[in-house]
Amino acid sequence: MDARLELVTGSALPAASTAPVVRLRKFVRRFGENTIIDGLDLDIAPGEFVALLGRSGSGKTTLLRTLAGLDDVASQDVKIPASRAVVFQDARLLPWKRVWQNVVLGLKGEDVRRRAESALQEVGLGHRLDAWPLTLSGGEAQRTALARALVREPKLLLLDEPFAALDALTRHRMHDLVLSLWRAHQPAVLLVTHDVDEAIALADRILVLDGGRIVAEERIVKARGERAGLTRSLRERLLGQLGGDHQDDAVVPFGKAVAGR
Ligand SMILES: Nc1ncnc2c1ncn2[C@@H]1O[C@H](COP(=O)(O)OP(=O)(O)OP(=O)(O)O)[C@@H](O)[C@H]1O
Repeated sequence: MDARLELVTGSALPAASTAPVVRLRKFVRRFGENTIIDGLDLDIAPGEFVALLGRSGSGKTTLLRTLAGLDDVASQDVKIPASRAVVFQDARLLPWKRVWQNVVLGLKGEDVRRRAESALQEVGLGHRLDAWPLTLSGGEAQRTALARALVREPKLLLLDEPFAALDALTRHRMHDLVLSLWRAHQPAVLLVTHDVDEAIALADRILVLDGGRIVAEERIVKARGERAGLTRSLRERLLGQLGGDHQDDAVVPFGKAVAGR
């Protein structure tokens, strides 16, 4: 194993001593008789960038919805910040509102246009303030969705496969943009993705969700610009943890997944 890759076993808790922005303990989510999340512990530290991998149906979106406050979790030990924002795979812009109006939707005050302008400039769309959403490219629409999230200065930014529908070059540019926005605003980020390389390129910590639990966790201490050499070994390990051929019975027991690889 690469000496600068720290393998973390145990529950998904960051090493930082600061109070986490997200804290779940023994979290359970059932749909009818199906237990989708089964006693999950998760902490996310302020400003931490966490990627969540897992095969289709493993419960990633279910977990993200919980953190977004979209599910009723009143009876459970769940702490999420009041200030949070979500970016989905599709930008979800209102076509009858101009781009800047979409960015500040629901916000009040005399300076909302100025705030929208500043956020749109940050994502490289300062020239499309008055455009209609339907005239935007896919990448531009996602930039607008990012601006809409960031204008609220969230403590927690939830990204649900926001780049999955974009072509490779646009996706690469969006990675750079997300990293620069993350550095500038320092929200904690939870990125749900199917893309192992994307997780490695962006995250401080990568979690693999399977069978309703976090089955593997990798902390990457290498600077983002120096990760190219890491990709092969870590990628193979994560793909192994994801079940490789994505067979349904390929659940990897927690903590065992990386031993000896
Ligand atoms: N509202 C619901 N009612 C019933 N079952 C649901 C509901 N929402 C999700 N599920 C089920 O929970 C499981 C996990 O779904 P979820 O969307 O969280 O998975 P996922 O890991 O995000 O999948 P994908 O990567 O394909 O988006 C699936 O079997 C899904 O059918």
